[in-house]
This record gives sequence, structure tokens and C-alpha cells, in this order.
Amino acid sequence: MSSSPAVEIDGLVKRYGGRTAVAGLSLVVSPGAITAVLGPNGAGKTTTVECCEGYRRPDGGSVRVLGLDPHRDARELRPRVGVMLQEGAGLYPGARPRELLTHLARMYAHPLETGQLIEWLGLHDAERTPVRRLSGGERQRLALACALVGRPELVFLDEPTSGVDPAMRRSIWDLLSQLRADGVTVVLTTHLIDEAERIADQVAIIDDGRLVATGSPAELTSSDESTVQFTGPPRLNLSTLGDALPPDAVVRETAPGRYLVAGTVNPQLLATVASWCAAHDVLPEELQIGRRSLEDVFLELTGRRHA
Ligand SMILES: Nc1ncnc2c1ncn2[C@@H]1O[C@H](COP(=O)(O)OP(=O)(O)OP(=O)(O)O)[C@@H](O)[C@H]1O
Repeated sequence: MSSSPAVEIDGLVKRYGGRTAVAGLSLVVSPGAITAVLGPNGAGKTTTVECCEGYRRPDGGSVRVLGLDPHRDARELRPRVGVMLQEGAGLYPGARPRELLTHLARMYAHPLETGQLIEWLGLHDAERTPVRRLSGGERQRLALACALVGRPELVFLDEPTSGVDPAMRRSIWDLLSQLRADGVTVVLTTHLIDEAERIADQVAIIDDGRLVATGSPAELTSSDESTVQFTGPPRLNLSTLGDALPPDAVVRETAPGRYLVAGTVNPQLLATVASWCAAHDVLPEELQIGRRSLEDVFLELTGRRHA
């Protein structure tokens, strides 16, 4: 497998009239990996992916996909790249899933077997239903099938599991993991942080048209900072606990009766919390040490503005 990047975005800028949707974004996507692009609504995820798909022309910077220019080399890239647009856009409303997939399969040299795709994506009951009558989740799955039917080397999936029920979501995750095992590069956008955490090798967090963090889920959540959480009676006066904690630690009540201490967690910090509880006659029903989740990191990086 080649080790050159599957996608290389360098200083990408895209404007819509006076609005800058992507503001100098750089990102390198490794081949044969699953990369999840996360970001708040309007962060510029779809615009970035559409520049990679060749649907939009950058106003600045450069994009290389499989070493090629998505616009200039569109013809060469088409058979090698699968695309799933947001909410299954681009499907003919009158087409039926089986005929649509069979038709698409004819355009590729080594397509996947249509029946197999229909089975993988649980579309057998809907294979003869016109697209316009499919449920939202069925349409999503059909769009995913259309992106995969040509056996692409690289797929761009815009929110592939949005509107899909939990069991089917897991099947899609399994399918994406299988694609990765076969050496396919997957780039997906999602609002589901647990999706990124479970299946992505690389996560890219975008905010305001810029890349604000990238790394594996473990890299993004690893830090000395962690948390102690405990439960007790609601509305405890935390000021004396705050005074007893080291300067880098903070405590707050996150929900009635649920308390969170964030900082450098070590045995001394735990002892401080336990002795404060003893002094205030608080028996914590639950007391646990936790790592920052990817969601904590995401909200820290993107949430302040939206809070
Ligand atoms: N064709 C367009 N014309 C004008 N503005 C647009 C156009 N497409 C997108 N935008 C704006 O560009 C910004 C980025 O949009 P984009 O769809 O890339 O964000 P996103 O991160 O994919 O958002 P979401 O999570 O809501 O799908 C938004 O403010 C959006 O309103």
C-alpha cells in the first residue's frame, strides 16, 4: 500500500459571497485509515469535503486526492473515489434501489455484487421501492451503497449514519471497518462523537473553517488532566473544597447531586476530596476517576463560543 497521503489539503479557503466557510484549513488523510471530521454546524465540514470531491472549486490553497487535482483530474478520479452526499442527496426519486445499483455497477470495471450490497445494507425489503418512498434511513443506506458499488479506493461519506437506527448504525460501522481491512480509505463527517471514537483511526476537529485539532481518539483525549466525579446531596457548598484543592483543579455541580472535580488527578487530590466529604458528613454513593472523553475535548475546543 502506498504511504503517500490519500488526501492532502493545504491552506484551503472557500468563500460564499462575503462569508468565508473555510479559512485556511490544512489536513492530511492517511491511506487505508478511517478519518472522521467533526465540527459544529456550519464549521465547514461539507464544504471541505465537497472541495475534495471536486464539486466546489477552492478560492485559495490546494487539495490533492490520491495525488491528483479533484477538478482537473475528475475523469481519472471518478472510478477510484466513492461519494455519499448529505441526506442521500443526488439519488433519482423515481429509481428503485436494485435497478439503480445495477445501473451504476455497469459503469465500473470491477463493481461489487449488487445483491451482496443490498444484503449488507439491509435493503432487501426496499429493493423495489422508488427512492422517493424510501424511509430516511433506507435512503441513507442506498446512498452509501451507491458510494461503494464501484469498489473505490477512497470514499467520502457525509454523515453516513445520520437518521439510521442503532442496530443498522452498528452494521454500517462493521462495514466501514471491513472496508478499512480491505485497504480502502474512508473520510466521513459526523456529529456523533461516539461514532468517531469507536471507528476512526484519525479524528479532525474543525471549527470556523479551520482545523483545531487532529489525532487518534486516544491522542486527543490523553492528557494529565482527568476528573473525579462523585454523587451526594444536591447543592453542597463547594467553596471550602475549592479552597482545599490545588490551584489547577476546579469543582462544580454538573447536575443536582453530581459533582465533578477536574484537574491533575493523583492520590493526594483523591484524599482531599475524601477528607472534605468526611468533614461534611457526605457519603459519596458513587466516586469515580475518569479520563476526558472525546466529547469533553470537542466541547472545550469548539463549545465556548456556542455555550
Ligand atoms: N452554497 C452556499 N452558499 C452560501 N453559503 C453556504 C453555501 N454552502 C454552505 N454555506 C455556508 O458555509 C458555512 C459552512 O457550511 P458547511 O455546510 O460546510 O458546514 P458543515 O460543517 O458541513 O455544517 P453541518 O454540520 O451543519 O452540516 C455555513 O455557514 C453555510 O451556511
